[in-house]
Amino acid sequence: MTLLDIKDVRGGYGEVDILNGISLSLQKGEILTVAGTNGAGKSTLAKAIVGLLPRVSGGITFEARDLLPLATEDRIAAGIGYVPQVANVFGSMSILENLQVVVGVRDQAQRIRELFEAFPLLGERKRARAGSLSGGERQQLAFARALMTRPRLMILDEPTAALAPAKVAEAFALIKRLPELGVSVLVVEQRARQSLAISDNGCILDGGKVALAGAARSLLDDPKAAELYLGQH
Ligand SMILES: Nc1ncnc2c1ncn2[C@@H]1O[C@H](COP(=O)(O)OP(=O)(O)OP(=O)(O)O)[C@@H](O)[C@H]1O
Repeated sequence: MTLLDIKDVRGGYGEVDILNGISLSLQKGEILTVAGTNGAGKSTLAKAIVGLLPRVSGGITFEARDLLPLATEDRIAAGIGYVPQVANVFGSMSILENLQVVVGVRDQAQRIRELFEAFPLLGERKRARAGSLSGGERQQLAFARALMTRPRLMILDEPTAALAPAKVAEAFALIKRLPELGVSVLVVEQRARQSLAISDNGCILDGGKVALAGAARSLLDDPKAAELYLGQH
C-alpha cells in the first residue's frame, strides 16, 4: 500500500524554486532514505511534506489524502511525525514533561508507558532535565516525542547530524526498529551509505531533482551513485 505519494513537487522559500519537480513514493512498512549533495533540497522536501515550506505546488498525498491544503498540525493529526534537525526537545523540561506537552495525544499516560517500554533509558531517567541528556539520549527523546501521536509515517531530518561519531550506529539501529513499531520512515541523511544500509529504498536529490532512485541495495552497488553521491560515509 502506498503511504506517501509525491508528484512533481516544486516550491521554495521565496521566488526561487528549490524543489524542481520531485516525484517519489513510499510504501507502508518501508524505510526510504533521501540523500544527495549539500543544498540539494533534502530538508526542504521534508518541510514540504510536513507543511513548513511557504510555497509548494504539485501533489503530496498521505494514505490517499491530499496534504497540501492542511496546516502542519493537521498533517501531524493525520498520522505524520516529524523530527526536525534542530530544536527538537525542550532542554529546561524533564523527559516526562517533554512527552506530556505534546498536543493531540489520545490516552496520554498509556502512550507514555508504551514509549518508556520501547525506550527504557527514557523511562529510567524520566525526571532528568532534557538539557542534561547526551546527544544520543536527547535524540531518543526527540523520536519519542514525535511518536506520541502514534504516527504511521515519521519524517526524520538528518537525525545523525548532531551526534558524536560513536553514537551514529546506535541512531541508525533505532531507526531500523521503527517499522516494528508500525511506523514507516522517510529519513533525510548526509550519511548516505549508512542510511541506505538500513533502508529498503533510496532517492538521491541533486539540484532539487531526483537524480537516482531505487532499491537501497542497488544504489549502494551502483558505481555512478558511489562516484557522485555516496562519499565515504
Ligand atoms: N529558510 C530558508 N530560507 C531561504 N532559503 C533556504 C532556507 N532553508 C534552506 N534554504 C536554501 O534552500 C536550498 C536547499 O536547502 P536544504 O536545507 O533543503 O538542503 P539540503 O539538501 O538539506 O542540504 P544539507 O545537506 O546541506 O542540509 C539551499 O540553497 C538553502 O540555502
